[in-house]
Amino acid sequence: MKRIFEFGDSLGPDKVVHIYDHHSGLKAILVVDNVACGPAMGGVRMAPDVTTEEVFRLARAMTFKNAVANLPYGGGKAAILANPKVPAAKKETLMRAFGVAIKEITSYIPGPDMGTDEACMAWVQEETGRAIGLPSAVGGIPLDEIGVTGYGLSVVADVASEFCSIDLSTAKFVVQGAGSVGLHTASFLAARGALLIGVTDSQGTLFNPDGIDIDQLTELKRQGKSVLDYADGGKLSRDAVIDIPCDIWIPAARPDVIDADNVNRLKTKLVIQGANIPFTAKAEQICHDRNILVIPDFIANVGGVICGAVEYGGGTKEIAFQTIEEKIRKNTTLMLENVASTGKLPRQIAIEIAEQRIRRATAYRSKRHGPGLQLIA
Ligand SMILES: NC(=O)c1ccc[n+]([C@@H]2O[C@H](COP(=O)([O-])OP(=O)(O)OC[C@H]3O[C@@H](n4cnc5c(N)ncnc54)[C@H](O)[C@@H]3O)[C@@H](O)[C@H]2O)c1
Repeated sequence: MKRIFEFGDSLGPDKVVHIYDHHSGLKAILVVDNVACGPAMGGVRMAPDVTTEEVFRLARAMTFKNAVANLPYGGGKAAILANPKVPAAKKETLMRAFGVAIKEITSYIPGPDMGTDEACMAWVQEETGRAIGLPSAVGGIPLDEIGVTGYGLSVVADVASEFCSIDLSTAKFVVQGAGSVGLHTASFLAARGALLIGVTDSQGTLFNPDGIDIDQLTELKRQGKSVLDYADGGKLSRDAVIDIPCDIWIPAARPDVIDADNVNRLKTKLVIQGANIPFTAKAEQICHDRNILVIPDFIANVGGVICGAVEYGGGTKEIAFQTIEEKIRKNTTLMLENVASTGKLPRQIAIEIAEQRIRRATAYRSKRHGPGLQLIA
């Protein structure tokens, strides 16, 4: 318990709530980190082993992500301590119990995260009246289907390529992770003329210097096959994706895939982070020293959360794409101009932009605070 009180700093958390419901068996943690810019928006993760400290760190990441995207929302995160593969009826019971428990905590707007999906959000929304990432049948925008996060990464590529002398219409790129983010990013980049020459999934790497057909690859993945089942091209080990020379390298799989030990194998000019924290801090510093431009996750992969904000405001998918284009173009340009004039790390500049926006909003907020820790049983 003592550690919970050690998280606090000048930004938050605003609330740490531990939930236990005897009837449903629900055990959950909610951290509302900062609400200066608006109610805290962030996902509900379902996993058996998440700690309060992790939920706090994820909530803080949402505070920065929402602020840097200039959304009228703060940051929060929740975790339901359960196996995400529980039978559907049990999952519904847990999600609804969670909804009932957080109904009065109106400073938190839940969304999907690892282990929860749009059906989970529909159940929570029915109990609370608020949630993002809903099924389209109840007013949601199907963000993974239309690829908003990948679209955002392609806008980043368009802006950042000018800062590192890449011609996007002839650029060669490599994607680590042939999932929702990776494949949609590949299609949107191909639509701008760039050529996909390497792609990996958990089975291995596909490499073809003449280019890989993204529609064919997407169809293979839809059928549950691996990138290694693609007919043309070389088949390499999973980690060989790091060694492929290219103009743009896109991590879109797992955290911490590039660290101080393997970062020097990268032969690229630009990295656009689709996954969350795919590089360690040391690896980002080494890239900076080697003149490889790294666009940090919370600048590059905000398409999903912007789409959620548009959905929450009753907007359409067309408005979502337009808002993503406008916000990501503006924020990436602002960050890169600051990087060019100060020589600081892109991530450091992005954090400074987020903190400045939060502090400006804080100036308009009352200094009165509610209890920071609640136990609901
Ligand atoms: N979906 C979104 O809108 C969104 C938004 C922001 C951030 N993210 C982050 O982006 C990442 C990818 O998300 P997604 O929705 O595309 O997931 P996904 O599950 O659809 O795809 C992940 C892909 O990575 C591959 N993979 C897994 N481990 C690997 C490894 N060690 N090496 C290479 N490939 C590996 C998998 O085979 C799969 O092809 C995650 O870190 C997620 O948190 C996603």
